Amino acid sequence: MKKTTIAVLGVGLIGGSIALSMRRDPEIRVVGYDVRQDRLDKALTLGVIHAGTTDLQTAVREAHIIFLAAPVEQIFSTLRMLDGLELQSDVIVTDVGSTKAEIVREALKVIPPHVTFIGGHPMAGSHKSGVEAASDRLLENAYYVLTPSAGTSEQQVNRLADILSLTRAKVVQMDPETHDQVVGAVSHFPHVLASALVNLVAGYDGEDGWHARLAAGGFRDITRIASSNPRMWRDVLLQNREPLLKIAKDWANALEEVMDLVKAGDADRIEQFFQTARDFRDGLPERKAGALPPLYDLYIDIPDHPGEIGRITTLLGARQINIINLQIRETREDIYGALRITFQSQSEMEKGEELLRYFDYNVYKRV
Ligand SMILES: NC(=O)C1=CN([C@@H]2O[C@H](COP(=O)(O)OP(=O)(O)OC[C@H]3O[C@@H](n4cnc5c(N)ncnc54)[C@H](O)[C@@H]3O)[C@@H](O)[C@H]2O)C=CC1
Ligand SMILES: O=C(O)C(=O)Cc1ccc(O)cc1
Repeated sequence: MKKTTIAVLGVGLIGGSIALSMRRDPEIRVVGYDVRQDRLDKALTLGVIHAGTTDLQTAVREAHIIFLAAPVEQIFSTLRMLDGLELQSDVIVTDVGSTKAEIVREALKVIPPHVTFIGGHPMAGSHKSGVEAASDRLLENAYYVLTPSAGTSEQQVNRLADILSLTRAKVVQMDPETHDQVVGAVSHFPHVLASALVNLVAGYDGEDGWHARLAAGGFRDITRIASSNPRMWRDVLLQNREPLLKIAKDWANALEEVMDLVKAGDADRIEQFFQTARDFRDGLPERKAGALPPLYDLYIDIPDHPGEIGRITTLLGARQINIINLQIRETREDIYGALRITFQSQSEMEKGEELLRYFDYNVYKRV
């Protein structure tokens, strides 16, 4: 049987995760294209792609499905470059951009008529970027939105959905405008809020730094996504202007309504406000993986003396337990610092936890 060839244009977090999922099928060959050779080298070393090239024509010539997985701005430029290249006759071009209406509009303008374009957006990600953070499980159980246009052949949509089943995501369809409104509310606007809240608190944080030090679980939970890639979110905001402006207006009204209750000292309705939110939040469908990806982090209290971090990494290294990140956090600053270790997988994390406990470290799943 002839192999299916998939081209992934932009081998980063999302492109790399799709590539890894595709590789679950041994009959699929994944060709990566990136403007950075070092990203391709890394992807090859990590076994994310079968072959890599910085030449777009070479990447797409044999592809049956092309994923545009670069940052949003570059999805536009790549779309324009496809016109004039030699492509397979029944090729499907799809993208993974976080916004849909403008990308789909542009694609319909510039894509040659014999090529099927189907907009796409996997609703899962991470505040990390780059192929190093890619995982074949990133999209598992997450929604994957497709936005076919009126003229798109159903057979081609089914072909794409079939291939996407390798990601184990739940494929759904909607029109691009509905996507931008819904995702604006549940993903784009929350990123604005998280960053605005962090900036507000940073402004309050005077010389003594008490705001940063007292920032507790609630603040950390609600602002986790403020650590996302600034350039990516800049582009998302610029691409989803209208829906975001409307949501921001509704938000301002909602905040004012609550503050009016506070002003009036209306205890019952303030409680009702929290109750209503809690009911909806608690009713959200549970996700094992997806929009909030599994992070295999452990926090370890470390006594404040030299060599302690080296001892921990040596202990883990000696047992071949792979870690992908280390961070020192000063939350228990009197005697202890907290060391955050990110492991490569659930099982590595569990092995690490057992080992460190054995050596009498205090180990936590969260701070
Ligand atoms: N990060 C996230 O959580 C999610 C991101 N997305 C979308 O996925 C796309 C990619 O985002 P990430 O994977 O997070 O970014 P990333 O920064 O991890 O990867 C982007 C890759 O594209 C490459 N690239 C840059 N310009 C290029 C060009 N002109 N042609 C080909 N490759 C180019 C970069 O070298 C890099 O390897 C964006 O459009 C974003 O909106 C969608 C869902 C979630
Ligand atoms: O839940 C979120 O908003 C995330 O942090 C993950 C994410 C980021 C960007 C997307 O386009 C889709 C999902």
